[in-house]
Amino acid sequence: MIEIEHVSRRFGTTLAVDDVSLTLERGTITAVVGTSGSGKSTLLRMINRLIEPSSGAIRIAGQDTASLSGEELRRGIGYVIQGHGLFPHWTVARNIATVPVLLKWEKARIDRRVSELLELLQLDATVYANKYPHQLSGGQQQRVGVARALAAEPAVLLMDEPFGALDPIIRSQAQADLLALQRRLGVTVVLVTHDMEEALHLAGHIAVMDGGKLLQFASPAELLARPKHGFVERLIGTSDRPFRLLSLRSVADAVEPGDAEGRPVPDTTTLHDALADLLWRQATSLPVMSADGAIRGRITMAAILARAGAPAVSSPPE
Ligand SMILES: Nc1ncnc2c1ncn2[C@@H]1O[C@H](COP(=O)(O)OP(=O)(O)OP(=O)(O)O)[C@@H](O)[C@H]1O
Repeated sequence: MIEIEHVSRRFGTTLAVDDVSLTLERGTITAVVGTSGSGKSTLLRMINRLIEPSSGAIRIAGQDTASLSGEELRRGIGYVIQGHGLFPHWTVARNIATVPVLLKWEKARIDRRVSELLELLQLDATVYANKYPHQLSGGQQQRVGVARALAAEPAVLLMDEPFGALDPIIRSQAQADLLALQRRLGVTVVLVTHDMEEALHLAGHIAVMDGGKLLQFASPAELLARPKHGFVERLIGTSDRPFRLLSLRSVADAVEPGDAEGRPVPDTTTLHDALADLLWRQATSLPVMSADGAIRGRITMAAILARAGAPAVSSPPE
């Protein structure tokens, strides 16, 4: 768990982060979103003390980060930035080994860890271990950046616009990889992005910042349903709201008994993609299949549309 308590950071007369408090649960992905200059990166860098808070406290697993040296703290926290920050004159293997070398791990242990990480990030060690960063594509460099950040098995991974430089197809693959990796390792991820779509897709919780202040901290569904502030509403984009809401839920949530004609839709498909499929096929219902290929009912246009509207305001308790 990361507890951020009344944290502020001033640069001269600029209050880059203004009295922010929030608690990030262990093993979750939190996205920090906001426009340029809203204080996202400053907040992120205060977690690993690349920037020192002017006031307030940050605790990780109950320990005040100010009680460690910055260097010690950063060895336990992975950090990935846009452009990946790889050392250009070091091979992929040497780049990934950066923190284990600093921690003075034995060579055999380092070699093992590098191979493990290359495999985890789907980079063939025999091909990539001895290449230099400039010999890799942007997407491959990004994966090496993530491997390097994870090398010493950190409990926390900080990511600052990690997918910003990638083209849309590689970007969505990198996002899917991050989700899979996070589930597998259980690491606590804090991700800075200016892309609300990315935040809604990846994060369990979203912190919206503007002018250094935290405007709202909520789950994607909550943020879409009940934006607390006009700025949050604008950031979400009201015209896209029904589609974004549908992107958060899968066909499994709306499947109903009954038959339908046509090629079945996997129950893991998002309702957004199922709607597109129905529209494209000009159908009002389609069969739904589970992972084992069994037909488990159908998805109807009506069931999808019923889930695309503003949630009813809950009635006061009786
Ligand atoms: N080292 C610094 N010295 C002076 N001012 C700074 C420094 N770092 C950040 N700032 C200022 O603090 C404010 C917040 O900056 P920050 O980089 O945290 O914003 P951001 O939301 O991450 O922006 P972006 O999306 O453009 O990266 C800005 O007004 C910025 O100019």
